[in-house]
Amino acid sequence: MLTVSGLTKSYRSGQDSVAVLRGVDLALAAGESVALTGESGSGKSTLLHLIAGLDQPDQGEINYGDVTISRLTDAERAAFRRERLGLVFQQFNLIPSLTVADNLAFQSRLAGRHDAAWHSELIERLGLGRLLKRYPEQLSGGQQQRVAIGRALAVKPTLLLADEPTGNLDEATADDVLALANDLVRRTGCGFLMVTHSERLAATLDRRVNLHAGLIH
Ligand SMILES: Nc1ncnc2c1ncn2[C@@H]1O[C@H](COP(=O)(O)OP(=O)(O)OP(=O)(O)O)[C@@H](O)[C@H]1O
Repeated sequence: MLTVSGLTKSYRSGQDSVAVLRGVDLALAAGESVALTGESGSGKSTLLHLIAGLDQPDQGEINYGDVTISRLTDAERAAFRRERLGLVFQQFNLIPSLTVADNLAFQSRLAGRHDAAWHSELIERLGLGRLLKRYPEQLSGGQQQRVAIGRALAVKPTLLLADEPTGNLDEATADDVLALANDLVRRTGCGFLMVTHSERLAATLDRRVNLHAGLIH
């Protein structure tokens, strides 16, 4: 479903170039959940951004089935992301002028894939019922995180990409949220790639890969 091959990425820092990814290979099957671990600064967020098509690699390819991300135009890439990917990044990127209810439904409506029953289930299971009329600035960090997760799941994505999605949540809520994501994976056969520093959460996924010195081990 997702195949990443030979991915390299360097950043310029003054005169120097710092190689963050040095030839990353990774494959994810449909319905598979994978934890991505690695020390701080090892390039986990960089890899997720590349997989989401938000940034371009120096070398290497990212394929979703027969779609090669680098061969899409910017507009095609944006449409692909909107329709096929669920993204939960460290900045939640909620839309400040929209209520929680509209933030949750925005992407699925744009993609023409709004499912009222699934939407209600997400609200219930993420405990967002009493927050629907609020605006993002009126929410705590953990509440914003739950909305960001709900929005990503609402489209029933082909691949859910999450960068420490439960970082602001207490243990019990984190467990509930992961159970919900794992449920989606089981029910829809989507892939799930999650960056986490938590051994406990990594152990709830099918497999774990570690990013070290620019390579996946
Ligand atoms: N836009 C950028 N310009 C220059 N350097 C960058 C940029 N983005 C990331 N880096 C550098 O690339 C390296 C990898 O960063 P990245 O955020 O991918 O790591 P990470 O594994 O996600 O870290 P953390 O666990 O702390 O979130 C770091 O050394 C970082 O400073």
